[in-house]
Amino acid sequence: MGDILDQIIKVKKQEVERLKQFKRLERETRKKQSFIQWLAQAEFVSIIAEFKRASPSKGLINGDLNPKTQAMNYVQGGADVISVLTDNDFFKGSFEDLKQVREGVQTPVLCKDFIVDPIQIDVAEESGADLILLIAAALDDESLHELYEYALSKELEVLIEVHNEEEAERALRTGNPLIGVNNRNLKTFEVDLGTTERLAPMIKSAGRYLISESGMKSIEDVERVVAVGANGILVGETFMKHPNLQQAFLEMKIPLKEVTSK
Ligand SMILES: O=P(O)(O)OC[C@@H](O)[C@@H](O)c1c[nH]c2ccccc12
Repeated sequence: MGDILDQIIKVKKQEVERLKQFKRLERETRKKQSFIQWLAQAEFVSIIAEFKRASPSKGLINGDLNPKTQAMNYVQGGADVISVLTDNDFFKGSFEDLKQVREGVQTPVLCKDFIVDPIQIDVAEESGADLILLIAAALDDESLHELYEYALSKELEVLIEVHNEEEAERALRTGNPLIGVNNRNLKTFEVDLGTTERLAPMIKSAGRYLISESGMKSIEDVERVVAVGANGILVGETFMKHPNLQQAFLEMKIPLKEVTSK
């Protein structure tokens, strides 16, 4: 019983208990880089490039890359944000990876994890994140709002991830300007860019920024999601394996489309 998301959350709760055993020092919150301000003036699709060593669906993607070097290469290629998968049990990442990425780049950095407790937000912040991810499918409404408010109190920006209409409605109700549509179903691993096409009108007519996440391989894929109003794309595997990052970014950085959907 239980899909992969259920399994991940179960293991995550054990990690949370471990994190709570460390005493934390009270520190001033760091000054953050804003992705939302960047989006407000962007004329081209924003690229969130992800450092992703492995995943439950793909196994090892590229386990040996150095996070700092890879992040610097991403930025040199034209990435606007660096995402770092910090989950260890299923994605082979760590908060240490996040810290190293932070050392290498000035762009906003997104902590990509399965956040179920404020302590993870503390650790993300201390490790250098400017943004965090909250996955609607992993949280009930109360925790979604609670964690959202907590992140804002730490001056972090939040990407709320959704996969269907019901989750999109819940995400919109928080008032958050930044909504990610995951094209990958976290329960079945099936990838379908049609998910972005289906949910885009809801998100765009509510005046929010739309990020299309997962499964992006080619310029055609980017064109497809930009056509329905995506402001940004989040790409992991394709960039982790790409032999010529400069080329990949050059091709994918296309002008934004104005969509007026009702
Ligand atoms: O490697 P891809 O198919 O380009 O996908 C990147 C990113 O969207 C994916 O890693 C992701 C999207 N949402 C998540 C939530 C948790 C873990 C991982 C993810």
